[in-house]
Amino acid sequence: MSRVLGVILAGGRATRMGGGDKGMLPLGGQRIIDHVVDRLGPQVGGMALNANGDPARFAGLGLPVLADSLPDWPGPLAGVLAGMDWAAAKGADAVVSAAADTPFLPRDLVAGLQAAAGPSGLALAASRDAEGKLWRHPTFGLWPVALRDDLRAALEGGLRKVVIWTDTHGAGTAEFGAEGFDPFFNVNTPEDLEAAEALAVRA
Ligand SMILES: Nc1nc2c(ncn2[C@@H]2O[C@H](COP(=O)(O)OP(=O)(O)OP(=O)(O)O)[C@@H](O)[C@H]2O)c(=O)[nH]1
Repeated sequence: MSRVLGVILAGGRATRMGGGDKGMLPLGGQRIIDHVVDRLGPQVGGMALNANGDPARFAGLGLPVLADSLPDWPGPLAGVLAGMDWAAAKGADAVVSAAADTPFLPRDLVAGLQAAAGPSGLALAASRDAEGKLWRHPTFGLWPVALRDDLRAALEGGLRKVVIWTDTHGAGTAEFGAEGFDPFFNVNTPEDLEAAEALAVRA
């Protein structure tokens, strides 16, 4: 049976929130990242956090903190790569990524991604907007560790856009969410945080 670990992506700059760590903001009596840990944790065989800067600020979470190995804020794929390298060192087959600013992620994320995986073992999550259009969520994926050197080479070559790389490798798409509730609602701005408080009652 394949062994899957989880990486929570918190390596961004949160410019729309005015800086800091979005995941550490309070939501529904916890922090945003506590919701992420509660939902992802039971689905994987262990978790790490991808974050840049001083890891001491996350000490209370009890998770290993993985910094980007590439300079200049290369985007979420750098965090995915850090997670793949960590999972490979742990002897796992794949890592599932989840963004630290997305408190209502699906409780069946890993099973859904595994069921949708393409021939290379890659899959991205997706959900529909109010008009029924399907949107892929590049920070929620299943990433086989066997592809990590390919991803590293692509990033070192300047690739930044997730779906360009995943399309090249025939990633599957796993659809989540129903009845108008988007489990991938993420907190980018102070207004989003207010909206998330209202959603926390339903989620
Ligand atoms: N490791 C890593 N993760 C990143 C980087 N940029 C964004 N992310 C992560 O990718 C996810 C989506 O990020 P965005 O919301 O687009 O970017 P952000 O930096 O969090 O916020 P903005 O600066 O307001 O766009 C979040 O989980 C971020 O932590 C990066 O350069 N490195």
